Amino acid sequence: MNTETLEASPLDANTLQTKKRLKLHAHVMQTQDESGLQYLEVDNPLCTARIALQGAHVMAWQPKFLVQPVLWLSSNARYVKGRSIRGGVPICWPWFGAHPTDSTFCPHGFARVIPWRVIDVDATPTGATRIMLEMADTPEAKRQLSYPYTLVATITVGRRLRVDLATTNQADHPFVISEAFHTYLNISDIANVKITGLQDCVYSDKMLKYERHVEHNPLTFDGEFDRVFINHSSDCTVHDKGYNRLIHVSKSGSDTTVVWSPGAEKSAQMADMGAPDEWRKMVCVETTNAMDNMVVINPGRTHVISAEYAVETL
Ligand SMILES: O=P(O)(O)OC[C@H]1O[C@@H](O)[C@H](O)[C@@H](O)[C@@H]1O
Repeated sequence: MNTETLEASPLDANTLQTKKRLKLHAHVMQTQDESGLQYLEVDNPLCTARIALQGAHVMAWQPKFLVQPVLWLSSNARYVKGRSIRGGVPICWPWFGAHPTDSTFCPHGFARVIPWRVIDVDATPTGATRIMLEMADTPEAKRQLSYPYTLVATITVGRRLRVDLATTNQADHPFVISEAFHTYLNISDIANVKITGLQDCVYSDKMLKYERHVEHNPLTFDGEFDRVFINHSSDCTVHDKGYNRLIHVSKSGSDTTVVWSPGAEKSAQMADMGAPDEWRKMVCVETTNAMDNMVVINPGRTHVISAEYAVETL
């Protein structure tokens, strides 16, 4: 289904304004909250999911065979225009972390706080729902990045969650980006998990002024943890002995993985991390291109970063 005219049509915009709900597809409803933020609510035979159009942000995804959600979403996340939602899958683009020269620019890039528009919704042969979104060309986006590009996210929700982000260079010169799917995974407790798949990899430790070390063991957590694994293009797995499940994170077009757990002290300083111990129920495994692995995109070329999440119950 092509919904390209949806937002341009005054009739459809008014319908959404009045009714706050608009059916886009057999399995997808578009809704709007009091502050005007819009969401896609997906309910298909395989899963339920919720996507905020601001940021093309997957807030929730839960396969129907699972009891516990796969993505963590803070209980006091802010749903405000121009602010990122704490939890789910924020998209960091076109830079990861702070902007290198201008501190007034959005940390982790502006893609997560700009509205996106629906360009297509359809069902896959396996019964999943595939949604294509394009980032809007707003004055704020232009202020922070003046050259021409297109940015399209394809989100597929079913038994698995897949997110693809395609950057096309429409300029007449190459440009460089960094990017991430800053995914918050829902875990039973930070003390119950280990992450495999990063052994023997070099990491830059943000907790140690970006010192570089080699990771020798599966990751476990006993305090704030903030590491950027360089030249890491393979998959990793979160083993959660509390929920008796594995979360497999596989990827392509990504050469960096970031793992982040804020710990008690940092969480307490953040206004949107929920109740005091809520941070213990999340770990971020971020499919990234950053630091040594920033991406150069030549004129007319498209670069795609993809991540897929699958849960195996034990
Ligand atoms: O608060 P933000 O901008 O969403 O960032 C959260 C965290 O994101 C992680 O990717 C970074 O490694 C951390 O250093 C940072 O604190």
